[in-house]
Amino acid sequence: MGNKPKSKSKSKADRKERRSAELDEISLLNEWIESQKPDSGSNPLALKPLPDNAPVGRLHDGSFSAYSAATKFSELPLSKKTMDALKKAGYVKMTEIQRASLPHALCGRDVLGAAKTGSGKTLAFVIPVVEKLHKERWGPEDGVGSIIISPTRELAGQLFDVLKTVGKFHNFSAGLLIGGRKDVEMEKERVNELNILVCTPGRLLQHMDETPNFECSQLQILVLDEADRILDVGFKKSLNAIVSQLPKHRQTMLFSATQTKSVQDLARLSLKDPEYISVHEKAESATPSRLQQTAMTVPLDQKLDMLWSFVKAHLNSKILVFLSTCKQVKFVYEAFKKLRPGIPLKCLHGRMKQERRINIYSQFCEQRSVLFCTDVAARGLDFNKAVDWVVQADCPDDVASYIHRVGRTARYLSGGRSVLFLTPSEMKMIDKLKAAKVPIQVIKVNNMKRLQPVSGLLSSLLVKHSELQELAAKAFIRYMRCIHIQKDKDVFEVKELPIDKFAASMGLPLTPNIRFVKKLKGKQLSVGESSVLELETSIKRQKAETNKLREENLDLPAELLSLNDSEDEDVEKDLLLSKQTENEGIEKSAEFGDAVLPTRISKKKKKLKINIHRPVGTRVVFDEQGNTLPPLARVAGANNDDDLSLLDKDKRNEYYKKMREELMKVDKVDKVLDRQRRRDKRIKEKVKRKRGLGDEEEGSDEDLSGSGADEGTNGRKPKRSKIYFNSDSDDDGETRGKKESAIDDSISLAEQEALALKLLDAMHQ
Ligand SMILES: Nc1ncnc2c1ncn2[C@@H]1O[C@H](COP(=O)(O)OP(=O)(O)OP(=O)(O)O)[C@@H](O)[C@H]1O
Repeated sequence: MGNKPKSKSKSKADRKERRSAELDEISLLNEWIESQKPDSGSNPLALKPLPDNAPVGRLHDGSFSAYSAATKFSELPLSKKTMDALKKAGYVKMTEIQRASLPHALCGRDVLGAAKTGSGKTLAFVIPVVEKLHKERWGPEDGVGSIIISPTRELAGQLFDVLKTVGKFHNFSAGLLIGGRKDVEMEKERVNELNILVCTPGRLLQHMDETPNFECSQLQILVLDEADRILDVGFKKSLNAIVSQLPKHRQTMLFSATQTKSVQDLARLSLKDPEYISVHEKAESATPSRLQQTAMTVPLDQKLDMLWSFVKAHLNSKILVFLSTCKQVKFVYEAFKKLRPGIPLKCLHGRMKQERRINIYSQFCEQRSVLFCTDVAARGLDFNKAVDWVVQADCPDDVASYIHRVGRTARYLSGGRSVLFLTPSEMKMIDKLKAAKVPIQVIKVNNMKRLQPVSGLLSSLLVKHSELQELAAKAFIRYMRCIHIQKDKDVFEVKELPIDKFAASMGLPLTPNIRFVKKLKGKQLSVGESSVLELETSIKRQKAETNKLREENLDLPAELLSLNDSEDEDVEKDLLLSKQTENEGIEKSAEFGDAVLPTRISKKKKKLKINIHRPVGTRVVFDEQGNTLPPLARVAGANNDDDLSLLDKDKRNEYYKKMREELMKVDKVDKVLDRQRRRDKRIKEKVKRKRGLGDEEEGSDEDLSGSGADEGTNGRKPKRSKIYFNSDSDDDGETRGKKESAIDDSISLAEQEALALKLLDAMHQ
């Protein structure tokens, strides 16, 4: 008891001592920063680096070392707490953007920083944030001292992790405020105690609007990561609303690999004489030098074949595949998953639940796998273990989007490769990329025989799984809309696309009708083979839809989300119209909810009466002379009355029934064969073990399905490996039993081959 007051006073004395040491450190740092400030507008990279082992900080003569010439973190005027954290994380030497921007940022200047993807921009703003609040001795009672805004939730999460690393030994409170989290009420209670907010614009605005007493009037630093994206039209409204609630007197930092140069943008943020730091402006290329970039022409109707072949040829890699819409991501992921390529597959898009998004993101960081994603993963993400390949299966909106997508590989000092698929009409994108200093090499696919066709397999899959058919139709419609509303008409043009062939390549039995507006700029558009397709959108609508579509993939404030819902309804309506035409009735419409149905359907019904049912194996049609015709030629040239027989619902149902029965038969045989194979394998292993060859046994289930087996000398994979593999590695804890039961859900190898042969035969007759 008697000791208690003593220890209390000791700890009080300790605290006092620590406090005074901290104050001394802060005053020394301030003196150092002030005395060696780099000239405004100067480029620290142009200075001669400090010699090795040169004294740092206060020198013998009372002056300070020149931190603007620093090449290592230890040469900067940083607090011991930050230095210790950087050391602990293994950061010693600075990257160019860090060298160029930190000296300016540490002395409180506004910074507009641009540097290639993966070049370390995050530390360039996180360090000044932490240091500023440290030097101001910011505490819980001071409220929000810094806000870091990111366009996507995943990126915000990543920035928050970096902040935790750098601020490890500091005492600030920091919070991650992103959409999709259920605990918003709890967040509201605590947000006023947070010193640093890492957030997406939508969630920040929600707190500004809804949280009682939420205020940032003391804000010291505002950071916009991926600034050009946040300043883009999609976030314009929310950003303006946010900025209007922030004090004008603050430090502001904007970073991106593709920086905005718009004076208007900067005016919106009230920057004060910002330092423009563009470290790679004079570099030969706008992309990382260790990145090998290729592009190839892939007709739209062969894209899935090419993608499938690519995945099958790179089973040992970590691959990021970009597609232009959520629906496509869903379709390609679901369809490929059922075909079990031999590598775990994952998908990531803006419409997924937040928890799942986070799981997928962290799983992809750890595993060799293929991640199909929208542009939600295009910016900023630094997947832990290097991504080997970035595949842009759909052309990016613009050059900036290309640069960010490929930037998910070849980060910091590592290498990486990327490939861009362009349809013949999109090849102009190459000129645009080259003009923007992107060293991309166009390659030809020499051996088309190596292409593994997947369309036939998809047709069979769609017959077997009706939900997949709906997904395919939605993906098709969404893709067409996406191309239609793209701004850059040099590159994106719907009328150049082989629409029917594309639908067929997705396994769709018929081409869905699309409720596009009739005229574009008052001109009637013909859309090739698809005479039923009408384009009705005006330029104004086009612009609005481009924005909506862009926003779809990102973390949006509520009012923008509702725009996207209406966009979704449009797709549902298109789909519904297709279904209706197909079914000659509206009995199926109930599936989509009453809200979507009304008047439009009855209005459109008459217009869109041509629609044939084109089930698997009947795509080839012949003219009177016995020549083959393209799929819809029959419809285009035929008398409607005759064709109505093709729409006979009973006939079609009968056909599907037959097809299903056939598949089930094949399935049964395949299961027996499969069981037999497994039994044989077990016997073989037993024999091996008995002979003492146990240690030469092959690996686990996962290994068997992986690429090791695939990269045999003749490129063929032992059949068994496909059978045991469950490509949806989302289910990590899956038991063997579950894996086996998943087989029933997919098409077996024997079946795939049989169907593929059947389809190929039919196609090449
Ligand atoms: N000084 C450093 N020393 C070692 N590694 C670093 C350093 N700075 C950054 N890195 C590492 O480099 C990688 C890329 O950094 P970061 O994510 O900040 O890049 P970026 O420039 O923001 O990229 P993007 O433009 O894609 O957002 C990260 O893994 C990070 O840990």
